[in-house]
Amino acid sequence: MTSAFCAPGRNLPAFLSASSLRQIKQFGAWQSPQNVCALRQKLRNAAFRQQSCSTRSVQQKHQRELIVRAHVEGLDESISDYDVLTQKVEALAAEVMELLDGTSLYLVGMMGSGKSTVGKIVASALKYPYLDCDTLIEKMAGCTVAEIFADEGEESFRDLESQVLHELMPFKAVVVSTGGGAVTRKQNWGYMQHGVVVWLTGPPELLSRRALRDGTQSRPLLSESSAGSEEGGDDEYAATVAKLRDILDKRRHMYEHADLHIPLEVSPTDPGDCGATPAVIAYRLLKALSERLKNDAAEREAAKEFEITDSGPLPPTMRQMDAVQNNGAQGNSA
Ligand SMILES: Nc1ncnc2c1ncn2[C@@H]1O[C@H](COP(=O)(O)OP(=O)(O)OP(=O)(O)O)[C@@H](O)[C@H]1O
Ligand SMILES: O=C(O)C1=C[C@@H](O)[C@@H](O)[C@H](O)C1
Repeated sequence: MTSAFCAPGRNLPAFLSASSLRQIKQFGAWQSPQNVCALRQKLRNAAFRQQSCSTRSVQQKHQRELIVRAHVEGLDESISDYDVLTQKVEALAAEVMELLDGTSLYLVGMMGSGKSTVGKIVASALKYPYLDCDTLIEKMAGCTVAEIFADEGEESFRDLESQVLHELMPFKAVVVSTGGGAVTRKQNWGYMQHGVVVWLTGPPELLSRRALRDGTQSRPLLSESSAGSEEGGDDEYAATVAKLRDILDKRRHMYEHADLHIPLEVSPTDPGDCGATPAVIAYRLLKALSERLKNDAAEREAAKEFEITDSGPLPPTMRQMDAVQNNGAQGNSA
């Protein structure tokens, strides 16, 4: 299977179509045509830089293994488990690649759910380029997500997020890690529906432990909640759990629209401090994807059996049948 990126000139994104140009123009600071052109180029460069890095890495099996190894070893997984898991992930990925036939994957989920971490592993296993929405937004805007929130406000950030998702829509055979709030706009679902949408889902306690390990500065929606509490203290943990629970409660019904739901806990009875390892989550994701794609294929085959193959007379509708019966009844009584 060749990805869209392997064939120069094919499936190139329609960067900044008329509608996205309008969206960009809504940003006062960027209103001049020169700025709009510069932004257009920035986004294009950023997407292609990300794409070419991941394409290079996925083309070399050794390097690909290193990516997975780095994630697993970083979390103290034993090497022997890692080897078994890597083989399992690679075998599954080979099967899934055939079934996917170039369909993209969009990862959705709360902050700290591991969209970037797992996205990179899955992308490298599938030999798909990996793209990160938050990173693209930062490259396009020339500042961090936290700075956009502080200077322009959340709505402006959401506009940029929608714009990036819109621009990514024509990309085939990519893994996209979306921002945690991408699911909140209906239009974004329209952009993502060209791919399979996967929700990484875990409880707020697990997400909090992960987010606090990173520090909340880069996640503006969390840094508000933990402001004032002692770093690493119980208060900070409690405030972060409360904030994440609140956001999750509001978004859960949106995340639930995803095609696949992948649990992050170690097992149904054991959430684990930070959940299952990234490699295990990647395996679960590929397994669920493979089952779903096989199921869909079987349903399509079954549906074919019921297709009308010749152009014979159509069966009478209920109304026609009523008319025939009534006429018959009248005729009999006359
Ligand atoms: N399965 C895992 N087990 C333990 N830690 C993990 C796992 N997956 C990710 N992490 C860690 O959790 C933190 C958040 O992960 P990551 O940045 O991938 O999440 P994200 O969903 O992309 O978050 P955001 O939307 O906030 O950018 C990182 O420190 C990462 O190393
Ligand atoms: O959950 C969210 O709303 C966010 C998640 C991050 O990925 C960033 O997109 C941003 O911090 C907002």
